[in-house]
Amino acid sequence: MGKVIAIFNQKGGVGKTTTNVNLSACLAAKGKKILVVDIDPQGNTTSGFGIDKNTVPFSMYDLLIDNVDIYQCIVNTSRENLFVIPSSVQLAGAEIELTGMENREKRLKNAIDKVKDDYDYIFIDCPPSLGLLTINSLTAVDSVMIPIQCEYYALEGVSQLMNTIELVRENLNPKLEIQGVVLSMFDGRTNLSIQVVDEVKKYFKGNVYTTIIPRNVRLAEAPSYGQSIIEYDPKCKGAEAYSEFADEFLYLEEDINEGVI
Ligand SMILES: Nc1ncnc2c1ncn2[C@@H]1O[C@H](COP(=O)(O)OP(=O)(O)OP(=O)(O)O)[C@@H](O)[C@H]1O
Repeated sequence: MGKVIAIFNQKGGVGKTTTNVNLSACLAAKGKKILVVDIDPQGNTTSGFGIDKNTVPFSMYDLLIDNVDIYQCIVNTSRENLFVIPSSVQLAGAEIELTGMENREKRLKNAIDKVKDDYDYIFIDCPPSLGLLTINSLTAVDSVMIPIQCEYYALEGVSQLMNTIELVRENLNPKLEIQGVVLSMFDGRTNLSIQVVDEVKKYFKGNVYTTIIPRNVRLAEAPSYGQSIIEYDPKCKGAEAYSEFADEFLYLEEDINEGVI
């Protein structure tokens, strides 16, 4: 059975999209069948895979608001094992439209449940907010992966984030788990980055991945070419880090499946 994971932190610019695009691409290259769901109206994950969100026949908006069948919304990225449900500009209005709809928190879950068994992993790129699009995502998933940027105020908003997860557990998705915390944009030349790693590890105890994603300019460049980092520059430090991260992710998943964790 496939596992559904939200990549979530309501703080903006912490590396959610970068992690989603590159972890998904690395896992697909390692033979896992991946569906990436872009529920962020900014649509950066969609364009990060080179998909033009203005020309796709159906998008996340159509799925959530117009009940278009999920199978019709899935786009083949032309990369082996990698599929995307694209975002679109209309999605920004969906937050308001959802408010008056029946089953408004469960519309994504109801759709995703239909395709869950077709993939090894489904990753949802959440917007940097705590509105209904995020609530739909947290309701649809088995677990939450939290990227945290190694910068000032890294832990700012984290208690609010944990409260949101707890509220969703209590009201909508009792089995929601923390998949793990991934530290991003690490700069080993600064004490600040090193301090943030310590603080985050203390706060989240055993839940932080060992692999740390460095600040690497190639990671910032790749999206403008519509490529993941393993296509754009497979030998750069960013590509090495995401490939290692994918290995660690899979290793821990095996332990979870075998009941070790
Ligand atoms: N490891 C990295 N090294 C260098 N630049 C990075 C790295 N990770 C992300 N970036 C850049 O930082 C910016 C923010 O990253 P990203 O879009 O992944 O964050 P986000 O959390 O998805 O943002 P938003 O909250 O707006 O959706 C982007 O310009 C991205 O290219």
